[in-house]
Amino acid sequence: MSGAAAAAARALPKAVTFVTGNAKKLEEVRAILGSSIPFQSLKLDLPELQGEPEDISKEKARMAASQVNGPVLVEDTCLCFNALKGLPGLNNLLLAYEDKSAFAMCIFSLALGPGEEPMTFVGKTAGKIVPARGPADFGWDPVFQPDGFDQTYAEMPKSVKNQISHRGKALALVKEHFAAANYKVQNDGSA
Ligand SMILES: O=P(O)(O)OP(=O)(O)OP(=O)(O)OC[C@H]1O[C@@H](n2cnc3c(O)ncnc32)[C@H](O)[C@@H]1O
Ligand SMILES: [Mg+2]
Repeated sequence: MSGAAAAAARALPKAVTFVTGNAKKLEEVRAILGSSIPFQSLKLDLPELQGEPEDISKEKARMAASQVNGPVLVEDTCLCFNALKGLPGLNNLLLAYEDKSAFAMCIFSLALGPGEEPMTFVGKTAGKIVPARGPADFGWDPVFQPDGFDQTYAEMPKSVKNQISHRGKALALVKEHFAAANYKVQNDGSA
């Protein structure tokens, strides 16, 4: 690629902080990002907001960016049921419906700092709700079977889930954005 085609580097005061209180999410984000985007993680108690998923995510990013005083990435995930017109719901509620189709949706928001408008990145994976199969160590993984697979998220190897998951798809967009934006971290945040 020629130098002229590359985007001007935007300086970030420190490395991106991925804000989450969920250790399993963090594990997957680490596995998916590898060394592609350097980040640190931080558990912050942010309120669980109500509203449209993208708005909730952006608001979460704004709050996190002002608390961290630097660039942050936040993530929200839901399992949405088509029988409930895409609303997240409880698995038992679905017993009453014939339509067991669902989609897993993941929204990342990136705020480069306090007062900066967050950018959102959405990944969706379609599937269906099934009786639980596989290890029950991460949320609704045992009851979600993605289309085209005969295993639930919980039954499949992590590497397969990460390749096809809502989270994997959303993070692919985040990675693309980072590659195009060419951010440069001024200070690695270790101080
Ligand atoms: O601190 P944050 O990042 O907000 O973490 P959280 O645990 O509150 O996470 P969410 O609100 O985004 O997730 C809602 C629920 O969905 C579960 N969940 C999230 N991602 C999942 C995945 O990939 N597979 C199964 N369950 C998942 C998670 O454990 C929560 O119980
Ligand atoms: Mg949450």
